[in-house]
Amino acid sequence: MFAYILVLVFALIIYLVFSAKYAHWKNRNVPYEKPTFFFGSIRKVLTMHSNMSDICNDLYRKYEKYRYVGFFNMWTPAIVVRDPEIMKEVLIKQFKSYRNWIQVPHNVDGALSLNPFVLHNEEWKQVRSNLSSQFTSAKVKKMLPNMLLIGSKMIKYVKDQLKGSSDAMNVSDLTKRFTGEVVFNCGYGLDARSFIDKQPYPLKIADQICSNSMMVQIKQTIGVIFPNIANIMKYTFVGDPIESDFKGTLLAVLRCREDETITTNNFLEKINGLRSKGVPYFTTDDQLICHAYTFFMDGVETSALAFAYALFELARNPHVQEKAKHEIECVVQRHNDEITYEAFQEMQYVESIILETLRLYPVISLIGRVCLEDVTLPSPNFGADGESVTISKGTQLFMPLIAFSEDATNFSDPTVFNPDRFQNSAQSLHFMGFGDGPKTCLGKSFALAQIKIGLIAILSNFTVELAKDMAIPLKAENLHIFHSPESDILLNFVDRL
Ligand code: HEM
Repeated sequence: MFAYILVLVFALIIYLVFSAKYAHWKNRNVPYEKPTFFFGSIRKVLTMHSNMSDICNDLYRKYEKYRYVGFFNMWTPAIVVRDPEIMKEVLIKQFKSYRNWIQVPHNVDGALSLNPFVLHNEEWKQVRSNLSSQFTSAKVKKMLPNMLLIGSKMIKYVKDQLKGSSDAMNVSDLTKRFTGEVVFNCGYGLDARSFIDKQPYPLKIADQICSNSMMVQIKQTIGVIFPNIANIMKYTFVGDPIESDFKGTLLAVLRCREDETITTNNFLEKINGLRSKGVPYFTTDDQLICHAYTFFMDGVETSALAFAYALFELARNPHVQEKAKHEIECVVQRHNDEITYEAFQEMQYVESIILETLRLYPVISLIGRVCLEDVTLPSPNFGADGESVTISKGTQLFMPLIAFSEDATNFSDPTVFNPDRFQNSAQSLHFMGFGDGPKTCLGKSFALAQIKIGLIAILSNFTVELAKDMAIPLKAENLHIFHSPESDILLNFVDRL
């Protein structure tokens, strides 16, 4: 009897605690998505029927009358921001109050432990500023000749493939070979044989990082929702085998460079230079490997997806493809048939194609922040004067980029692929494909450069067309850390020469 009463009292306490927690937004007069007991608003994420990005995009679409809407990430109060002005406040103007991303279990995850995405406060500042100096426009300019060379290798590879078969080209595979080779070359000074081997090494690592095996998915879901539990369970976000295998390769490169004093002007070598100056967070082998891993993890799959989506949209929109080819031909002619850095910079339309692609297919589709102190937001009602709202420390804020891009109040004819909107238009100010503010994408110049070189190489040699069985529109993969298509993108490459 006593045990029975004890259980009842315990259940009542739990019920009251959760009820109090779930009254959070109601007490503040903020519109909110009604939570289910214990799971809050994210039950579908926990049962792997959805992901956090889809949940936030759906809330963005559903609460179209409001600047922001409340929900519960389990029992933590969270907000989906809809108003671009509030987004700018969060990402730029009030950065100090919201400077951290949502936590992931980086304490045990060697591969992630120094990635600026997950670092906080002083540690973030130090690492970010030293890494940023490796991705300036001047540094990217020096990488251009190597990127061009890899572009030529890609063209030879495609031509060889076309000789042997009339099948459509798997663009998802091709673009990953390209960005994997570029990152191995510019990052570590290595030739990864991406256009020779059947399953090149960078592709193997990228596939492991983005694996959608059930176990990896479970670990990643626990990692994002319960970072503290993941830390206790020693769950790594991306898996040990990759780490140790990859680590061995990179250590060998470091040792080789030290022994033979070969200089190849790559990222690993530059950060090794920071070690000799005793720069904090750049002093041990493990730290250097971590930074090299950041380059790979953030740089290969993201850019490959954007590159593949861009080719897909070019195949769907032949008039855009023709305009891009025309720009490339005119600029190259003006520069004596050479793609110099100046020529590369002049190709603004090709760059707009990449931005427009990322508007429609933001490969990192959710930006998140945590409130580091109590802050005040304007009334949730658009236009109305209503009362401002105090948002407590610890509240999570999410900015879902897919629904944001589909919203006609931000972009005219939002579903139309129109790179011209990035040519001197006010709409470009709403673009957030690389984030914004002090935590904006650190590799943006590098990413744009490699995708642009890839596009220039392909458009100079081929016309791309949709393959017969290519399903349109593309369906997104549900359980992938990046916004990626459910099935491979297949295109026909028609030789122009
Ligand atoms: C098309 C390719 C890419 C896209 C779409 C992309 C997008 C993004 C986005 C949306 C963010 C979050 C910004 C925020 O929270 O405000 C980010 C952060 C970051 N990106 Fe990229 N990225 C790309 C390529 C790269 C590359 C090549 C690197 C190479 C180093 C890189 C390194 C990073 C890092 C380190 C951060 C974290 C920055 C910080 O928190 O301080 N990214 N990226």
